[in-house]
Amino acid sequence: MNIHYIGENNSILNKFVSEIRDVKIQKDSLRFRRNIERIGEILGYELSKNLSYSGVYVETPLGKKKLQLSYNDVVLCSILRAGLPLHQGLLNYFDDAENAFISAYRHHPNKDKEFEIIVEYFAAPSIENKTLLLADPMLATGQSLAAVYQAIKKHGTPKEIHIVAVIGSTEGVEFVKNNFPENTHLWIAAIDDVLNDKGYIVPGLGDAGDLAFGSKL
Ligand SMILES: O=P(O)(O)OC[C@H]1O[C@H](OP(=O)(O)OP(=O)(O)O)[C@H](O)[C@@H]1O
Ligand SMILES: O=c1cc[nH]c(=O)[nH]1
Ligand SMILES: [Mg+2]
Repeated sequence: MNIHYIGENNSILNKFVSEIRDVKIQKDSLRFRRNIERIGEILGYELSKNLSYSGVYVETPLGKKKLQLSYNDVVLCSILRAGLPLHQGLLNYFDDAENAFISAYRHHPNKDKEFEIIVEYFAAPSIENKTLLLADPMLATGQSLAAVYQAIKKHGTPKEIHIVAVIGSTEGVEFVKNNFPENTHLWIAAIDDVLNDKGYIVPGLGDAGDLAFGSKL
């Protein structure tokens, strides 16, 4: 897997990451969602540099100009719920992408810290031989992404996969690396070292889905 740790270099990206982490700022859910969206826009811009381009003539009112434009068939797939603001950020730039949505949640069968990932809802166009962008802001254990990939691949084989995440754990990134094809790209804003015994990233930001949309039962 090719890991693109975009927050490693200084840029305005890290202002948005600091605001979604900050307990004083993150409680403003409108700002939280918008910051995730802005991060999606930046990561989308970075990954666009990795797509395939060809020369296309564009006609202006005064003449013609040859421009390099990407020609990938992009399918943008997000993991519900926390993936939604990230999806919007990517869609702001990949506005002609096809869209897919998949659900993944942690099920605790014994009411302890052990959990399994349940994937239920999947609504998608054909992904066969297309460029699949898989968006989820949090990459904690990596189990949601791995379970989602197992479900998606029953519906076809994408030409390439670009995972877009905001904050990951070192352990989760390693898990994803071992559970996705080698030519997968990971575009990520931040990687934290610690994963606690509940599978939360530390310091991370807390619960991304709840911060974006409120707590659930
Ligand atoms: O890497 P993992 O250990 O699998 O954890 C990451 C998952 O946790 C979060 O979703 P969550 O289950 O909180 O659902 P939500 O989006 O509905 O809040 C996040 O959006 C990922 O999908
Ligand atoms: O740290 C984490 C782990 C899973 N889901 C989140 O929203 N945050
Ligand atoms: Mg989820």
